[in-house]
Amino acid sequence: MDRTVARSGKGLRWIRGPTEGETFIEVQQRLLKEREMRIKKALDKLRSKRKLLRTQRRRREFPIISVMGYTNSGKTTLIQALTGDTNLHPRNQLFATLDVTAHGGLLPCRMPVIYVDTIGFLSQLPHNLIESFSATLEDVIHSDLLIHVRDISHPEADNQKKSVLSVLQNLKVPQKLLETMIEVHNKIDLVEIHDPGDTAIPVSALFGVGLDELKQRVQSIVMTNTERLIVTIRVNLESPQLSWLYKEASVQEVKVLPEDGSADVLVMITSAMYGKYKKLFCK
Ligand SMILES: Nc1nc2c(ncn2[C@@H]2O[C@H](COP(=O)(O)OP(=O)(O)OP(=O)(O)O)[C@@H](O)[C@H]2O)c(=O)[nH]1
Ligand SMILES: [Mg+2]
Repeated sequence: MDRTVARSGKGLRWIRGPTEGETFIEVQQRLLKEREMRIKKALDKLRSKRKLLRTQRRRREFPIISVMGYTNSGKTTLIQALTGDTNLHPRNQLFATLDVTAHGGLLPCRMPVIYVDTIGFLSQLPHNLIESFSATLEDVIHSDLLIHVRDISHPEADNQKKSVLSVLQNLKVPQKLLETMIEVHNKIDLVEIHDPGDTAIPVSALFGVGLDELKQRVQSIVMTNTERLIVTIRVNLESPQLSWLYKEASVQEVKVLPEDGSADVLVMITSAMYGKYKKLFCK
């Protein structure tokens, strides 16, 4: 059999030659098929890596907040304002953000969260790009909260909203996420009067207006969606209760009561962990 030695990244590899009755086109097709298989394998690997990252994030229990919306609406600017992350680069151009990135932030109760910056939506996206665009949003359905950022000063703001919502429907975003989605009306500094209605939050990400209200709303929905509670627990300082809470929950405040060797601990804790705590220490 005629064999050819080929160099690949990892060293030498044999490619079967065309001597077994294969025509030139058949050889080309076979090589293309092999290439397709390699790409498919790489994609599968990538997918399982993303899945692994997702489970790791889950295990660490950092709530994930996906910020999405039409291109140029101010998603990156808003995340920068919420997290203070200077590695973000908002720009006045379509598709300034071309990759999905994650940025750590703190909620008012000091809970760490991850804000995910996404690629902007665009109506009438060419057909062959729709799939790639949707693939970048695959992880959105695994978030704990969605923030929909709208440029309220844009003349097409209403149509943009419609197209964003229709993409979300196609992505099969869970109903609960759609129902709890926060609608942010951004760029209010550019409009003279604006009525945000009952549920939307008016902000100016660029000038830092309305961010406190937004953070409070984010916090309260994240707490509900991730089944977290804020409770005050009286602990006995001679038992390992306090160190357990420091390890398994997020301790906000400790008020020591010296007379009876105890403390009131204000803590944010998942319902599951609270159940565990009660089982361990409240017999
Ligand atoms: N006047 C004003 N401009 C804003 C505000 N928020 C963002 N911008 C500007 O809008 C432009 C787009 O902001 P980005 O944050 O890059 O928007 P994006 O939604 O991330 O855009 P893509 O990544 O392309 O989808 C930038 O020039 C920002 O400075 C705001 O509240 N007021
Ligand atoms: Mg962006």
